[in-house]
Amino acid sequence: KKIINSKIPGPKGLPIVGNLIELARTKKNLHLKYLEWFENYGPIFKVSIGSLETVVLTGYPVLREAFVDNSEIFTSRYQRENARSVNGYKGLINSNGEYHKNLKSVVLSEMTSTRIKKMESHINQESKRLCELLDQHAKDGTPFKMNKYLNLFSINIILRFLFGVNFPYTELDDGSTSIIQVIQKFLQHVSKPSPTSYFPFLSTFINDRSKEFYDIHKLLSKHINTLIEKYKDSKQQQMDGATETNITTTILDKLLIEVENNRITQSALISICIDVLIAGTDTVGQTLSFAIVALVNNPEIQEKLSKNIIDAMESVNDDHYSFSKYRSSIPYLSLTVKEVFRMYPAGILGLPHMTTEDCQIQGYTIAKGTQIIQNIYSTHRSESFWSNPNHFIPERHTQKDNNNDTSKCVHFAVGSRNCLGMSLAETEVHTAIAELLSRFKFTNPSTTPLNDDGIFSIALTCHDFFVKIQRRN
Ligand code: HEM
Repeated sequence: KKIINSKIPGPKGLPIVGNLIELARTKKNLHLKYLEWFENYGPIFKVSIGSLETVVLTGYPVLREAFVDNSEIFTSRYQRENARSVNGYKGLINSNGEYHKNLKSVVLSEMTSTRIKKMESHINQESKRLCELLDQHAKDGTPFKMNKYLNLFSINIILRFLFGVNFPYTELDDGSTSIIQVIQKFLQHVSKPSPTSYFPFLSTFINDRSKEFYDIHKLLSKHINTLIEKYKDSKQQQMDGATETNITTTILDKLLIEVENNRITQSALISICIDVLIAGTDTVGQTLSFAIVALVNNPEIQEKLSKNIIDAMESVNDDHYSFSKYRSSIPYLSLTVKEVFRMYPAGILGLPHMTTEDCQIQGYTIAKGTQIIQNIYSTHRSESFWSNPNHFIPERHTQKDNNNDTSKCVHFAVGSRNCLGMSLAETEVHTAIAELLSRFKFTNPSTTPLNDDGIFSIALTCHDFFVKIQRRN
């Protein structure tokens, strides 16, 4: 692999450890290091750590060449050694081949825009609940930490989509708050670098997942198992005395059929649910946090957006926003959401892929078995692709000049292995921003702008931030 990849440019590393030391120094800023390396070495560069060869691709043209034009070679997931012990590569995120193809199409059949339209009432109800929770803060007028509300919002929507459950407030406080804590702890563990990823031979001697990791995974699996059992009971009650027309289906119904037909095991079912929860909660929660931070730091954009939303809703006497009704009638909302996705792409470096054949990209040969990273952050933040990339300018997405072409946004990644939850994510983000901005004015209680530097993790993470809110009506 090293010989075949040797022509690809990249930072020079030390013998054996390669670029490990430089990468370890970047700590929470790996995305910024990749931006620097992209500026130095171009759209295709190579990073080595131990025996792990990684090729990083930046910018839509090269991502397209790899993940669309050569999709067969680039679709597979890179399977880290330590993921084997967790789910034997039978989850949705880590599996490959026909098994993954079947799983993805099963889950996607419940995530199409038509299905999401049917489930939209859940998203709308959840947004109303979010606003009711925030009303308390508007009444008392003191600054409060906003992040956790947005995380609660996204986790509840995924739980509704997966299990069709509707958590009352009390359960939200006891049950799902603890599941949120478990998910967040799990995310912290999953995103920790592990020696066996870089030196796979070490896996014969050590298990680099800590005991705490396995404990937290066990706890999360237990939560999910309980939800699945509760779901089966409530489904049985729903079926007793139901007519064909009022039986609703969820992702879980479809997955249970796969279990019945022995296409997936019970433990794979739990892994798949964990994968959807992990992929769908933090991404949306963090995106919404960054959206509020950007709107607080740019009050004139916040006012313009709020006015656009209120005017559109008042013109038809609506109290609440719904995505299917307003998706094309509030252009400034769409532009603002696009700009949030551009500036703060939650799936910061995508999920690692692997080449299954030697191939040529941009004239360079990439060896079979190389880990491939989609450098989403740099694709959205480099001056090579955008003018003033670090400024929040929704209007840029109306222009089609070379410097601001929206088709260059790759926040849901490129190719057939891209984000499975994109329609849901779009609907959630539009709905939450519209509901919040139609009701509240968000201000910064401090004189320094809110920190919008993302922290590198599996999802680009927003620093905790405090805001003051005021009712608009
Ligand atoms: C702001 C919201 C979101 C962003 C920016 C985002 C971004 C991404 C990215 C960049 C990938 C990697 C794709 C690749 O490897 O090529 C991904 C994969 C994935 N996403 Fe999302 N995502 C979001 C929300 C969601 C939601 C709401 C769900 C689920 C309900 C979800 C489920 C998944 C799954 C299951 C995968 C793995 C797909 C596969 O391996 O085939 N995502 N997402």
